[in-house]
Amino acid sequence: MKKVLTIAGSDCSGGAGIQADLKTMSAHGVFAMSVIVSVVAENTARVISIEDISPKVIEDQMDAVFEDIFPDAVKVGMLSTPPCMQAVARKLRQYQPKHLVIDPVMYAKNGAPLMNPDAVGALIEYILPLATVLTPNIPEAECIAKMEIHSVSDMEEAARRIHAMGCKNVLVKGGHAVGNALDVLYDGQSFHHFENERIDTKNTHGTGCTLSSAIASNLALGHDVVKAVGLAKDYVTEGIRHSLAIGKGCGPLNHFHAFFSEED
Ligand SMILES: Nc1ncnc2c1ncn2[C@@H]1O[C@H](COP(=O)(O)OP(=O)(O)O)[C@@H](O)[C@H]1O
Ligand SMILES: Cc1ncc(COP(=O)(O)O)c(N)n1
Repeated sequence: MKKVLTIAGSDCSGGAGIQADLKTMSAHGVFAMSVIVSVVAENTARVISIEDISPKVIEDQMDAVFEDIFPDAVKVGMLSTPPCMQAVARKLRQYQPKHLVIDPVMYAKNGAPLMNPDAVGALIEYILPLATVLTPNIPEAECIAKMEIHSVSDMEEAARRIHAMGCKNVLVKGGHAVGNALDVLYDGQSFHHFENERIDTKNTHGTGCTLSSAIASNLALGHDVVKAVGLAKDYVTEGIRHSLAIGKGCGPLNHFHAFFSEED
């Protein structure tokens, strides 16, 4: 069995973060492991508080996983402060996992900040260059590339600028745009467009977490980057199509719609 690790924040309401990652990985038939970087008291509507795990315990968790069950791929999600980023980067440099998908999470769907705004420089310096695939959404790509994005060609220009900062592949996600849900992948040479229909729903809590975990799972399963992203995109689209209208805000994706529906 392939093994995949998520290094991210905990969403106690189960729709995003570590919990979305573990559900996505399990649905892909890989063995899922987790390193918790922050405990976020959040739900579909709001973020109440955030408590970071100490850098030492982040590093201890990474040692515990890597010395025993070396993952075939790793996904990194929410990293709230430079000390968390440095701890994660130090251990990733030490263990050198083969595939590393990094989702540079900055805000929750309800607008609450999940990354300290002063930490963008540390994200670019310590974390971004480690990525096999970096998956910013449009606001995150704007912040990292330091430009506004209003069109698909702007998404491509942002991908070019971010690629030049050192990651192997950049996927600028178009969930925050209008029209079809179009994501742009750049590998330093050419662009691939992944375009699926936009589903008209507010229940998109956890889409970015799910996409990056699905990409990491597909890389662990042996797919190349283009195939891994294409399969992951289709997985997210179906998760949104069957998303659950539960909670008071943006409901979560459905990872098990083939077996269970909202009525169950
Ligand atoms: N309403 C939607 N219908 C279909 N796909 C969507 C929808 N919203 C987001 N997506 C897709 O979900 C993935 C996550 O995108 P996005 O919402 O941009 O990221 P994030 O969750 O990090 O903000 C992307 O593949 C995007 O195209
Ligand atoms: C702990 C945690 N990590 C990430 C997100 C972003 O989720 P999304 O996938 O909706 O962008 C979140 N709301 N909470």
